[in-house]
Amino acid sequence: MVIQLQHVYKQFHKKEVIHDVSLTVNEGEIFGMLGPSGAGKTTIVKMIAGIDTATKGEIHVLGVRMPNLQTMARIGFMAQSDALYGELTALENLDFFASIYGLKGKKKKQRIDEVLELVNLTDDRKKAIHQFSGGMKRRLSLAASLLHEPEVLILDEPTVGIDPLLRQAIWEELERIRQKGTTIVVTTHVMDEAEKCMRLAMIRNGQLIAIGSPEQLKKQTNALTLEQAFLQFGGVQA
Ligand SMILES: Nc1ncnc2c1ncn2[C@@H]1O[C@H](COP(=O)(O)OP(=O)(O)OP(=O)(O)O)[C@@H](O)[C@H]1O
Repeated sequence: MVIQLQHVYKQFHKKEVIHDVSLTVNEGEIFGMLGPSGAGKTTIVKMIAGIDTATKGEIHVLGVRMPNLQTMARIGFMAQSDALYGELTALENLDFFASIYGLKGKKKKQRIDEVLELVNLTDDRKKAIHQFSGGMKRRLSLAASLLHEPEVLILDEPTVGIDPLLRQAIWEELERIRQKGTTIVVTTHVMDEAEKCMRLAMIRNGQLIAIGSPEQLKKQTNALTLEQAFLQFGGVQA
């Protein structure tokens, strides 16, 4: 397994927001975290990425206890809000992030070209970010998270504010990345996206209420849709 959470808890100022979450993510999987706003999805993926620490319990990524700097270099993280520099062009933004990841010279240039191509922004690479649409910014953020060819890719609501066509394109891209051997964790509150995940954790009030493939989760609850299954497991409207 690539990711393992064992009895993980998280408190913010004595308020418990994650309660006893244990789960594993396997190599080459697209693993979804589904739950309504405020359920704790972002908090969980930040702890997996090593950006935040658990109050109690253990998280291992690629066999190493998190947080760990060396392991963080093997993880790509795409946050909910885009961390891009508006005054800089797409190319300059990627150049900046590539340098942070330690890429240099020819290899850096080649990798930037590859990720730009991947998210279909090659023709827009010389435009400043403040001229970009929301969807273009999301795609550029995805490109930035892929620069260092991470073994684990963590995406926090990657398709929020993105139109259905582009959303489809991003999911196709994720599938391609997965086939190359990358393990992907993605948070969502959109049911049709959850359907595309190989396995899914349903989160409510900081707790894991169910885990399994979309098919298994529906079967267990005799539900026709994931939404019905989520409600059956004790969830609220996502
Ligand atoms: N830095 C923080 N300080 C205090 N409380 C926090 C902090 N970060 C998150 N929380 C709280 O933790 C809970 C879980 O938040 P989280 O952002 O993980 O949920 P989420 O499922 O990702 O929601 P969304 O889909 O809206 O992003 C919320 O009640 C939130 O207010």
